[in-house]
Amino acid sequence: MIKVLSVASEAVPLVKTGGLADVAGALPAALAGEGVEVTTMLPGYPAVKATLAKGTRAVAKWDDLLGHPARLLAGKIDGNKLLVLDCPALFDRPGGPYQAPDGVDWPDNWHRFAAFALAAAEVAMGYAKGRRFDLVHAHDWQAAMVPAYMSYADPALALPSVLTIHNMAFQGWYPAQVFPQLGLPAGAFTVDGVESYGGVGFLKAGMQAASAITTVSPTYAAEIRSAEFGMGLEGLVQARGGDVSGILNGIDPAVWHPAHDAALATPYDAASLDRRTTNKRAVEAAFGLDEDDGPLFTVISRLTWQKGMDVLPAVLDHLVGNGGRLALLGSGDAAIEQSFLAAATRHSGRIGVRIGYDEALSHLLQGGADAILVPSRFEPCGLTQLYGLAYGCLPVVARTGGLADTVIDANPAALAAGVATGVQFDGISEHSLRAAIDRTLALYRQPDTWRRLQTNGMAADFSWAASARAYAALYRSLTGAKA
Ligand SMILES: Nc1ncnc2c1ncn2[C@@H]1O[C@H](COP(=O)(O)OP(=O)(O)O[C@H]2O[C@H](CO)[C@@H](O)[C@H](O)[C@H]2O)[C@@H](O)[C@H]1O
Repeated sequence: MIKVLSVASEAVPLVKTGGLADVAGALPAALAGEGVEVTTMLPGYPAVKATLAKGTRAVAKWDDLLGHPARLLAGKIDGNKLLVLDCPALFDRPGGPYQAPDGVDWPDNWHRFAAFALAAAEVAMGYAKGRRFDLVHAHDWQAAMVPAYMSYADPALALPSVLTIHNMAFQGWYPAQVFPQLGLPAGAFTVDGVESYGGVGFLKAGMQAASAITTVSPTYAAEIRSAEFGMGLEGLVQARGGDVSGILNGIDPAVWHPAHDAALATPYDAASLDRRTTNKRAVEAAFGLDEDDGPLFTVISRLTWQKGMDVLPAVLDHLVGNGGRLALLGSGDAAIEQSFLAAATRHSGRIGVRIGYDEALSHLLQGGADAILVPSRFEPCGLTQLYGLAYGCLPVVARTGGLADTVIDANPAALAAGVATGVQFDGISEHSLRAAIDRTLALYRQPDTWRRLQTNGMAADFSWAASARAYAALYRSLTGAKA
């Protein structure tokens, strides 16, 4: 049995702002069948501590964790082991994990996640009595300092480590002034250590120190070797060479399966796709759309440049002009939100927009819309296209990262071979988006072809089993454990 400490800043069902939470939350159960016992460590945000209240014990404490007292609480969630860093000065606040209620990043995020990573490093190395681990799995910049703290504390005690990059765009970069407050030796501020472009780079530090680096799809693992996707760290990705690999995310069928999804108006499966109509009616009602059997697109996304959401508003007149409708759920950049709201006003009954975050509504949209648009400029893996495949909501995606790896374009050859599952297009421009919408509308007008695309997607296997096997193999190779 390999014992892994998985360190993340969010995990379902406790706290979620994006795909990282889905992955960190699903991995423990998926890995249990692979001879791996995962303990997840999270910061003690109020929502996390509220869930823990009963049956929780303090198993370690710090008088001075980068300046503040803290405790380590041990509990369980869905049967999986959980450790929570209770450090009220840093985590007991309103708002989200990274932002104040007004949507602005907490100015002391460097302090919060340095303390979190330092605590996790010490726990990994045996600071909490009775807890021994074989390997640390750190997710994204918020946990990336764990391998660095371990190696600067004592290279002999440092455990093997995996750093998973869910998004290279978020690097946790801070000015050099924060360095003296990180509790690291002066020698750590070098190009081989935590220094990055004159400041401190949390993700960079982890990429330097981790035994292995993974990202969440094979194509993205290749893309981040280039300047276009590497966001300044492509040189380090290249230098780490064979230590960098891509392991595709899976989806959790206990949460995402149309046959037993309580958020749907009605459940269905590949043999009862007609029942999706009931869900479509529910989506129309929720978004104030006309009742109509024509093609209904959805978007469930952060409304940001990464996701191509700055370009989409410009093609909505075209989408509606050609018989399409759109139900959009998301939040993000204020200017992008305004463009979508303006489109909804222009096309009342044809475009409905919900600004916000609503987990249940996101399920209903996958179960009731016909196609989900994912025009990302880059996409490490992407989960909404996987949910779309599982729900018969056709993914219409940019050919990049995990989107390229998971959707089979309905080109003539793939259609003839009967293997297509969606629509892919190259490059994010008004022109490419219009063309992709036109192709999707043309496919929708061929009901037999459309149904085949839906059932192909629903039959595709994106469960966690294959990913869990790949992670377990990586853990074994790093710890020397036998299969
Ligand atoms: N307004 C809203 N209401 C309800 N639910 C909403 C929502 N907006 C988004 N979601 C949900 O949040 C998740 C987003 O996951 P993604 O994989 O699309 O992107 P994200 O960029 O957050 O994750 C990063 O990490 C993940 C995990 O590795 C990678 O797949 C991805 O490429 C990378 O950018 C999905 O579960 C989606 O349904």
